[in-house]
Amino acid sequence: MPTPHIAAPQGAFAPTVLMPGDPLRARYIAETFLDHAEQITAVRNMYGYTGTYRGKRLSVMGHGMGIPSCSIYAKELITEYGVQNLIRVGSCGAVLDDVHVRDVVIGLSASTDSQVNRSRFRGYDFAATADFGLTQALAAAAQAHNTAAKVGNLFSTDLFYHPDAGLTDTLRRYGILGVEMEAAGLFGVAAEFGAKAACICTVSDHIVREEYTSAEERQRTFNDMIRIALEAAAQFA
Ligand SMILES: O=P(O)(O)O[C@H]1O[C@H](CO)[C@@H](O)[C@H]1O
Ligand SMILES: O=c1cc[nH]c(=O)[nH]1
Repeated sequence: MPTPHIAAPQGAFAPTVLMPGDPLRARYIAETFLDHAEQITAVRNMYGYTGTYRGKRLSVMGHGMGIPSCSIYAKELITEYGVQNLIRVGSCGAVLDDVHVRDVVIGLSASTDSQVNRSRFRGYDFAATADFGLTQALAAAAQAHNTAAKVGNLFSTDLFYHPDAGLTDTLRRYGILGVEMEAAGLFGVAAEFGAKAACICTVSDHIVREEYTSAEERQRTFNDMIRIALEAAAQFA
């Protein structure tokens, strides 16, 4: 059944879905990396595709920016389309000295300033955690790809332009690998509805050093991350 936000027929999604924030990145992944890719939904231009990678059926769909948007798509994919594995392939900002632009980081867990997990967890602190198997597969695929991906805690913020001037120092002190806007919510949705989720990000900017990647560099390094995510995802197809 189509949902308010996804217009695909039943069975259109593979059990494993790669999810970038940007729907155009979803299109790029489908057109560049998948064989036999077919567009299966485009409600609000949030494109979704299913195709094959090394003969394994996989889907890719954008989730938009921020936890509320990502949560809608993740929930509907799980409960209405039977999706079991959701792998966010995103970008993030770095705050640590030993994390650099173009690095790949994998979220073992995600801290957040969002209230969504408290809303679903009776007001208590839910430890938003990635699925171990998916995360292990991402880490192994990175190693096989000769990419030294760090694995650890992300920070998922509701505010890209954050008013808390002291936040960056705290994130540094607590060893946060990357600042992005969805992982904690995605891990919460997966836990609530019995699915598995993981998150891999390419560092697009360094918040402290004020370093940024060019669009062309982002494309090239995102390709590494996408290849790693596809190799991992194919094991769960
Ligand atoms: O590149 P994506 O996957 O969208 O991820 C990051 O970029 C967006 C902010 O610019 C947020 O969605 C954040 O999580
Ligand atoms: O959410 C994001 C994504 C990239 N860079 C940031 O600083 N924040």
